[in-house]
Amino acid sequence: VPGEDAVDPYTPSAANAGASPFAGEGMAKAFHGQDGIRRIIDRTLTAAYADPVIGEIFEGHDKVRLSRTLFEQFCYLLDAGCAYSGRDMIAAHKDLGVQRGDMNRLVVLLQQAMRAERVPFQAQNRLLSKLAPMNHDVVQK
Ligand code: HEM
Repeated sequence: VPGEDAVDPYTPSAANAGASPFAGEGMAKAFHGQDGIRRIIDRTLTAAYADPVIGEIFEGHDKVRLSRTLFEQFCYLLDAGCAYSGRDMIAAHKDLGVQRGDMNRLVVLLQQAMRAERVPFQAQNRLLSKLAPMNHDVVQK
């Protein structure tokens, strides 16, 4: 993809998204469709890059690719009409040294972004519950 760095070869698969999508239109509507998801991803990533605790983990990584693939993943999981073309969560986070506290911080930034988009609280929590098991693949043991 133009503007992105090359990554090691991998097999694209919906399973790489780490969870199965919600059924029905409800979640996509609650997130205000692809435009809302785009705003939430932009706000979360901008805050993460500037964050005093987790900001440095993103330094030197491909921000163009991350905003594309993270958008695709959320759009796919929310059944808002996208396919996920990125890597699986183990491959994407291997050797980053992400700790539990880093994960908690990113969740707080995501919650702030969802609140700014006025996503209903129950829909926020449904998405967070879907992401929570990915802890095991993201946090370094
Ligand atoms: C459930 C939580 C998380 C999800 C769903 C998630 C999702 C993703 C996705 C979709 C990618 C891109 C995959 C690809 O390039 O093919 C990625 C990469 C990345 N994530 Fe996460 N992530 C999570 C937690 C975190 C946390 C807590 C951090 C650090 C605080 C983090 C830092 C990164 C970095 C730096 C990359 C880029 C890796 C590279 O360039 O090789 N992620 N993540």
